[in-house]
Amino acid sequence: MYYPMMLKLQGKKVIVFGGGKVAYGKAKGLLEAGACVQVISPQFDKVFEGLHKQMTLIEGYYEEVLLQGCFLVVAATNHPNINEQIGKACEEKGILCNVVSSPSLSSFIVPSVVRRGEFVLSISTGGNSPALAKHIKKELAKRYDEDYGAYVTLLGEIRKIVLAKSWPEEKKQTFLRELSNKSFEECNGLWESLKRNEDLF
Ligand SMILES: C[C@@]1(CC(=O)O)c2cc3[nH]c(cc4nc(cc5[nH]c(cc(n2)[C@H]1CCC(=O)O)[C@@](C)(CC(=O)O)[C@@H]5CCC(=O)O)C(CC(=O)O)=C4CCC(=O)O)c(CCC(=O)O)c3CC(=O)O
Ligand SMILES: NC(=O)C1=CN([C@@H]2O[C@H](COP(=O)(O)OP(=O)(O)OC[C@H]3O[C@@H](n4cnc5c(N)ncnc54)[C@H](O)[C@@H]3O)[C@@H](O)[C@H]2O)C=CC1
Repeated sequence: MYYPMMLKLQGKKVIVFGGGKVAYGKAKGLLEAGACVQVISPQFDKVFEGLHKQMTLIEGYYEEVLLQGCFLVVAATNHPNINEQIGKACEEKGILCNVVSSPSLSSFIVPSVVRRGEFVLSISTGGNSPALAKHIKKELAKRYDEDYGAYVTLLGEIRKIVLAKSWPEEKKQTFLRELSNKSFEECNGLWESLKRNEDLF
């Protein structure tokens, strides 16, 4: 059984080995999280075109020495034996590693993700059916549209104001629980009132 978590990658050095579509998917997700992404591969798929500014694309092959200073690695070459070598070297060095061809050699696996700003839905089947994870992601992406990012940011703003108030703790908790049932419009109204320091009760 895997432990789900949200990992801070801002500014961390990560390397993706391989330049195919699978490597691209992982590199894009890592970039969105603010990691310093290096992709190392003898060849790059055309999906990498124009990405030089956002990530470092290096023409080359996997070598153990390249792992130095890495926080996290993705082994996404089309050679399972090379991916295996990368996984084992990372394990010895205590580096987090996702081996795309072998969940058993990975220290973590990657879920299917719907991202709406800070609001994130991630779906995992524990490697049993990545295709099912993708299918459910598509369903959830329709249900939780782009507006959810702004809605969640607003909830965060309101929460900050409420937590800074000198209300009794119980009143704050009740307020924040009830807030999660309110629409975007209702929250906007509440936010305006809170900013004006109006008495809401
Ligand atoms: C264990 C895991 C390791 C990891 O990669 O982290 C893994 C492993 C493998 N995937 C394989 C195949 C496919 N993977 C996909 C798609 C995705 N795979 C992803 C994650 C994961 N895949 C992790 C577990 C996720 C979970 O918890 O369920 C997603 C969710 C996220 C992402 O890749 O970022 C992404 C959806 C992206 C999206 O949401 O859009 C499709 C469908 C498609 O491409 O349309 C297929 C073909 C159909 C099928 O096989 O189901 C193979 C066989 C390869 C071969 O044939 O050699 C292996 C190796 C093995 O199983 O041993
Ligand atoms: N986890 C997942 O979601 C999925 C995993 N897979 C696995 O991922 C592997 C890669 O899939 P694709 O990206 O479609 O393959 P691909 O063949 O398009 O890309 C492989 C890349 O690895 C590079 N490469 C080869 N040797 C290398 C080395 N020594 N060092 C660095 N890079 C090297 C190649 O130049 C190429 O750019 C598949 O072989 C399969 O095992 C496949 C589908 C989904």
